[in-house]
Amino acid sequence: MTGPVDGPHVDRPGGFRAGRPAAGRGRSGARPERPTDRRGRGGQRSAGARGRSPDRRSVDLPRQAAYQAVAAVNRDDAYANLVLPSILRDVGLVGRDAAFATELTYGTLRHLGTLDAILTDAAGREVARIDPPVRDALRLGAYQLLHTRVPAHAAVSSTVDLVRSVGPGATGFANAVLREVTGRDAEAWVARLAPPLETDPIGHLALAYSHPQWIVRAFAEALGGDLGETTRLLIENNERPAVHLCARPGLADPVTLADEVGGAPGAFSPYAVYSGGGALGDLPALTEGRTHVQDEGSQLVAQALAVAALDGPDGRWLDLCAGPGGKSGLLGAIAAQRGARLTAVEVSEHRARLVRQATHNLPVTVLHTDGRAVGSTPKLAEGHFDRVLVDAPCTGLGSLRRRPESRWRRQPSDLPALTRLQRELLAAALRAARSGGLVAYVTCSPHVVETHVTVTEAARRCGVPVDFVDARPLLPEGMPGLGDGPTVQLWPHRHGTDAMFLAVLRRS
Ligand SMILES: C[S@@+](CC[C@H](N)C(=O)[O-])C[C@H]1O[C@@H](n2cnc3c(N)ncnc32)[C@H](O)[C@@H]1O
Repeated sequence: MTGPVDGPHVDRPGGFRAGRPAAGRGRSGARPERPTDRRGRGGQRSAGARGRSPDRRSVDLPRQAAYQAVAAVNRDDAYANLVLPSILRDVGLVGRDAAFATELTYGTLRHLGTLDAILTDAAGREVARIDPPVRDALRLGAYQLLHTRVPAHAAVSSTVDLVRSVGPGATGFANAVLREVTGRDAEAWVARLAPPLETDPIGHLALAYSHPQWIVRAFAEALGGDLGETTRLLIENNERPAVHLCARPGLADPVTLADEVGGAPGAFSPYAVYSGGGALGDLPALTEGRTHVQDEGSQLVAQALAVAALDGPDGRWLDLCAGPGGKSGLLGAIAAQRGARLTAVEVSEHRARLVRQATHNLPVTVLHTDGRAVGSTPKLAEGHFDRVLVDAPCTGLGSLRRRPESRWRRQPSDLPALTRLQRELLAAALRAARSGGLVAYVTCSPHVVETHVTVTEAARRCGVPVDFVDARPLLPEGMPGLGDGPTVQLWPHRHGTDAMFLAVLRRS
């Protein structure tokens, strides 16, 4: 689980006092009692729950910011990585306080499933029946109690202060629920609430490491049923990943860039730099287009396509799903060194614009069109391209570390439409490749229906003959844990990258 963190010490006397009412026997009494509520009234759902803001006078700024971010994610379907930076700017948080707010936000969202199970038990009612603002405040409080080094009395008193401003009348309830939570540490709560590992391993791991069961099952399947490895992956998914930069070949030197950002050159990709953790916003190499932020795994799969052996012409490259332009940026920089030109296709207008921005100084032509249109326009002619990348839209289960809310939003019902689109895009890519040309199929998901099943089915149905190329030698020599080939699956717990999948096919 996420390691403990220190936060600003906010210790308010009076927040967590002996003698306060126990869970459910809260004194708030402001809301009507429900017949099925066996333990009390505080914190029940109320009308007008949307958009209540914490009282700036009584709640410290990092917790206010974290509360606003968690509430926006849960209430408005916001994305934490987009909403939090603007909240931090609004409340003027930087440095250690901003880091604490970020840790609270991301940690609470990652651990939501387990925290909700614990709060349900502690409150004696489903969390769905707790007033949403009070529920989000309790989630933040429980996260601090179980996963940080914030002293218990500070976590409780600051949460009760928060509840006082976002759900007045529920302070007694909140105090009592949190007092229940403090009765056990995280491990003891898991022992109490999770089904036994021996009889229900998926259910156990899902509760212990806060992932939906269908995702745990998908990971276990992709890892060949190895539950030890699955556990290591789930643990890694609850960690905050380092920010990786790609030093664009010919434009930036990774060692110099690493010095500039106080980081280190990457372990695998020749272009990767692990940032030192400082703010990167106005880094000249970023603003001048000599580097971009990109997970090392994404760099590796793009580079694999560029280094694969190819007979014959090698000047026409295609990226069929280019937005927002990370892999086009790297492939475009390699293409510039090799006298090639990249066509970057993106169906979304906004994302096509981002690709243009990301590649403005490179030999890249951006097409705003559907990648499946191969053959229907001269710019996307069949049999035309030497190297083709399909970085297909997918569930994104391989980047749960970066998108803390996505594990709770994605559903198995997303798979049929996505896998159909993946098959169609890969079939289009295979048609776009010339005879002897190469196609790399990439997903940021290890789910086997998005990886092996899509590739096998698309290859079978695309109407052109194809062979698999062993992708393992296309990754850096000596890279461990690449499996039996011919495809490659990268993993956060093995390689420190997102869980990128790569299959390389040659049109014969
Ligand atoms: C996984 S993202 C690609 C990430 C990108 N390669 C990068 O490294 O920045 C998939 C992209 O495919 C785009 N997309 C979805 N359907 C498409 C289609 N039919 N044709 C072209 N692009 C499509 C999405 O809008 C999204 O930008």
